[in-house]
Amino acid sequence: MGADSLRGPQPLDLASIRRAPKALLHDHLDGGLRPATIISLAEACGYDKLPADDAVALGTWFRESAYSGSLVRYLETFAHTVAVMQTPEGLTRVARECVEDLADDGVVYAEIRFAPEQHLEAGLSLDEVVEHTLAGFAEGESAVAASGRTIRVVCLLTAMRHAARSLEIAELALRFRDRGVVGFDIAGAEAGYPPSRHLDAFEHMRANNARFTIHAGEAFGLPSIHEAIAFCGADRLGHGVRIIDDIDRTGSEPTLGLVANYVRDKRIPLELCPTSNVQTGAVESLAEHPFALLAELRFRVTVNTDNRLLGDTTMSNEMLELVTAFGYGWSDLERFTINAMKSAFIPFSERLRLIDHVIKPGFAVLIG
Ligand SMILES: O=c1[nH]cnc2c1ncn2[C@@H]1O[C@H](CO)[C@@H](O)[C@H]1O
Ligand SMILES: [Zn+2]
Repeated sequence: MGADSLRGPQPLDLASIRRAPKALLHDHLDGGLRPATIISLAEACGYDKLPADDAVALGTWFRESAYSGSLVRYLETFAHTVAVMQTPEGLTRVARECVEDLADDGVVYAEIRFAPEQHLEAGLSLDEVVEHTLAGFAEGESAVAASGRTIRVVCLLTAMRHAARSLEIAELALRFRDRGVVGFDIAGAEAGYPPSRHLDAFEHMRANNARFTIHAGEAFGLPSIHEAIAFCGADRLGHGVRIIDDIDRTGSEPTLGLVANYVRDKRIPLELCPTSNVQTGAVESLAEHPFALLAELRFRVTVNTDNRLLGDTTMSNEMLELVTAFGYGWSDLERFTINAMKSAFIPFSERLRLIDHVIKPGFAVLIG
């Protein structure tokens, strides 16, 4: 491509969106494996329950199973990814490849989450699980740097909401806060497991000046969001898409209820994951995703992948889906990216540096 073809506005297609510097806040390490890696790790560790034995068929199996219309069924597919992430080699390889795949897609900043308590089956300790994973992120960052690009990847530790280890996981996150763990989260089936069950973990994070997000308002509605912000003090909402239930759209202008107003007034970031929301049945279709209304009402919306393997997706693809559904332009994509970077859990000065020196200049080239 000659230099001239890079002048002026670039077409809003997948190739150009891949070149945009993107920030990703909500991506599960155990939901983003390469199918070929699952097969190779399964062979290495003797896991014989994979539903397919070639990479293409396995990828298809994940995508089709994830289009289940139910969060609980969607989550069942993780049995196969978690099974091959029990050893130092498995954890490190998956983490390294995650960084490489994100960098290839033009992601410049990512917060990757996973639940250490699910990786103890082969005898690793919680601390060892985190160490091997962080080692993989570091390897990935070095490999990307060696190829002349840069990406910053940090980690969030997730506790499973049906289990009872959240305080322990919050403590684990704090032990690693100087080594790349920047926050805490809870995930898993939402109905029946309200955030307030884990109040002691969130209080421990707050008492230690540490940040956390909560999966809330995905499979279950507004009460979950209310608890997450009013009782638990979440800094961000994982999904949060059901905030739409507190917006009355029957009149000529949308009217916000108390919870929706609070979320918007306090600029609480929404980690929206379009494809995942369709797969779990949180929304009917991409075209009906509340993203557009929430963005128009100036909620702090961010674009995320949730689980790249399950959604057969990437950050660029999620953005392209929104462009196709809602007609967004480059300045919208830049705004969503800056929203994400402003909402990141790394220190303020580092967020600003990425916004001013990486994101804005990167989008300026594309905007033309
Ligand atoms: O969209 C989601 N909603 C709730 N839980 C999820 C979602 N995606 C993944 N996990 C859960 O988080 C664990 C740690 O990464 C995964 O093992 C999965 O059970
Ligand atoms: Zn998630």
